[in-house]
Amino acid sequence: MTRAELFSQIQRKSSYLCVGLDPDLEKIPAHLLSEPDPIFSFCQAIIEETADFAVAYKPNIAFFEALGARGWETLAKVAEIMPKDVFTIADAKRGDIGNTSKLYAKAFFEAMNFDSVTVAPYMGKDSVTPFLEFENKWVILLALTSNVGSLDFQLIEDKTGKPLYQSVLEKSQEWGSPENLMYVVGATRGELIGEVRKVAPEHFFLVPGVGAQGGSLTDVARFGMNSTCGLLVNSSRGIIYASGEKDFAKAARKEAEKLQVEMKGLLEKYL
Ligand SMILES: O=c1ccn([C@@H]2O[C@H](COP(=O)(O)O)[C@@H](O)[C@H]2O)c(=O)[nH]1
Repeated sequence: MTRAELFSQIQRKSSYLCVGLDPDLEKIPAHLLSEPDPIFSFCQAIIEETADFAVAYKPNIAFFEALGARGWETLAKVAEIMPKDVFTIADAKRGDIGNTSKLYAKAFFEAMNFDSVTVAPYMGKDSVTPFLEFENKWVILLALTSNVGSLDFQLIEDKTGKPLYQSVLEKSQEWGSPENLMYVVGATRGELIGEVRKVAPEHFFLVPGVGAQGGSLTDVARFGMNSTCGLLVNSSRGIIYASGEKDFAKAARKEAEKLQVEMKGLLEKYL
């Protein structure tokens, strides 16, 4: 999917919602456990009920690979049933020496046809650029993450007072463009989202951390929106575990709709 196509979906649905698929056998409704593939049935129902309000889906690979070979099969099946008009994100946080990165990219872009994969920048240029060589595919680079541990390295300043996340943003813009490179920016980082926006004015941000982690959607829009929206805001647990009962998919739909309505208002205000 191109950036223009993504923006057009955002406008069509008045939404920049990314539904996070973090399916955990210990949390999904008990009645699904007797299904042949409970995780698939769970994800399928969530996708069907939220597709009107979402422009992106983000399966977190950990929740699938934790189940071994069966989990990979489920992930491939989930990737296959994604609606054609949505942007798909393999949240895998990969990155290794060049020849290994190339095969990570093939796994997610070719074997499973995801639009994008999250990549860790720590190993530098040769670990990131193999992902950028795939036409019409995206790298989503970790820049300023939503977790508390992001303070350990990402905010450390160099001699000139520049924080590490800023160096990641500046350097990586030499490798990719707003047409194939996005950044992960945590919703929990408040005003700092505005600082990231100054360094990367045109790039899309994937923003996790609203919902269960307590980040503010209003702050994300206020500090992060640009002229093509530039935001995909993820919520996982807040949507998929809105109910642990038989009505889980309808409850997920309600939560997704609530976020979409809020997003519509914020698009009208800040776009
Ligand atoms: O900085 C980051 C990067 C990735 N994540 C992932 O996003 C979702 C968030 O889930 P919630 O349930 O909405 O909190 C999850 O898959 C994380 O691994 C993140 O939270 N922060």
